Amino acid sequence: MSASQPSATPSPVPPGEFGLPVIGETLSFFRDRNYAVKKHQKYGAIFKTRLLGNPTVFVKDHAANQFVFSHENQYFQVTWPPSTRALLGPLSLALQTGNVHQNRRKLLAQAFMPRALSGYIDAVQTITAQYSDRWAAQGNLTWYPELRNYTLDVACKLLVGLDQGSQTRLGQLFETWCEGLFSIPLALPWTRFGKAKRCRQLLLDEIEQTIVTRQQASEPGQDALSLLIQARDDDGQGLSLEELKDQILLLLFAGHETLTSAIASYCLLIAQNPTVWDKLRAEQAAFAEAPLTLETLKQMTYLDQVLREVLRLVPPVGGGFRTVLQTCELNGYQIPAGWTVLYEINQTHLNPDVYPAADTFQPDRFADEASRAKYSYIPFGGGIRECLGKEFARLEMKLFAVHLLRHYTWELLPDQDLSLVTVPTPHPRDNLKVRFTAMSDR
Ligand code: HEM
Repeated sequence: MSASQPSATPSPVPPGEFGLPVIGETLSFFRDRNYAVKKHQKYGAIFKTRLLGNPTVFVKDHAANQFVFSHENQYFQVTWPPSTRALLGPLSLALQTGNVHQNRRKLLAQAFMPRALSGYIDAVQTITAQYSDRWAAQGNLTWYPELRNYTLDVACKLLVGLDQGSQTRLGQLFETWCEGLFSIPLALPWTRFGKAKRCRQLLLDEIEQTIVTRQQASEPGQDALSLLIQARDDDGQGLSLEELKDQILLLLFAGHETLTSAIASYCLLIAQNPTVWDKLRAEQAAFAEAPLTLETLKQMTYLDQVLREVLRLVPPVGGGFRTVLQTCELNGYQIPAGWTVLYEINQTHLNPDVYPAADTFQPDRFADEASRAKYSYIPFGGGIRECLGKEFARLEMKLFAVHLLRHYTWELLPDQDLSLVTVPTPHPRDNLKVRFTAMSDR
């Protein structure tokens, strides 16, 4: 696919159907998990439809991804559904654009530098050990809701220093707030959006309390919040209280659903692929009781391949929406200003030319460095809006995986539906029922 500015003679717009007036094909898009596959089969690598009232072009190939990622703010600008925009708040990095976005991204990145990441390792290990002990004591369990609590506890501890966040008022408010993120933006007391909007205010009050207490404390603390309170840009400016609140809320959200989906997919896929599991255990044996540092984790190359393959086969984020700022051209088709583009992560990852037998789990495909084609492997997006927390996410996934590989095993319980629900993030329909055992007990 080639991508460029529009030519003198206008090209046609991409093939496809707009569907019903206003809502277009929104319902099929959300309900049919094979919607995009069927459309691509019919129209090829690029097609148009109408989603949430907007003409929308779907793209799924590396050249189109590259074009979208390299022209943020020129041809494209990030966009989110109205409910998400309202609940994230105007000062959230995910909604900021242009120079403000770049400046804020630099500030927030301080919480994800290697030194900061090293400082998070002990806390993740402690929480992982507490949860896995409990799971082993339970034996049979429905794992997905437990994994949600686990990732929320990790996020609360690492981001704002809060213990057992999932069991606190902040945790409860946060769950109701999350339920409204992708909803109809009608703010009535009984609608999902209305409840979430009320929770947003209460959550911001809770976060403000934590920030103010921290600002008055003699010790700055060991979490992301302490780094963000101290962070200054090139002009010596820090983040205001209002902005800190929105940014902390964004970080809590950005890491929670995505990481839960990723580790649940890992747990499912290795249980279904015992050979992979054996190889992972053999690699761990080579590291025996080596202390976990960024350096030792980096040396676990097979684990790295497995996690890459998990994120390829079941990417937690299916794609990203962009508003078209200026008419441009993709693969000989005109993309008019005002339309929306969706770069599709999941479909990009299923390209059989790049990934033979693309729908099978084969970590060895990542053994070769050259196989990691930049714009064909995009679980974290790309360009100037690439996931800010990707190293944090990789670290948490690795620490979780290593602890469980060394001490535990699990098997899938019979009679459950393992097909994936895809909204808001992929997870098994019956929430992943397993028998979980400590290895010394076997
Ligand atoms: C496996 C886990 C994760 C996946 C798959 C993931 C995926 C993504 C993707 C695809 C984007 C780009 C969206 C777009 O192009 O519109 C993104 C953005 C972002 N992610 Fe993640 N993410 C993960 C974990 C995290 C974590 C742990 C954090 C922070 C604690 C985080 C923070 C962010 C932020 C702040 C952005 C917005 C960046 C910007 O607009 O400049 N993510 N993520």
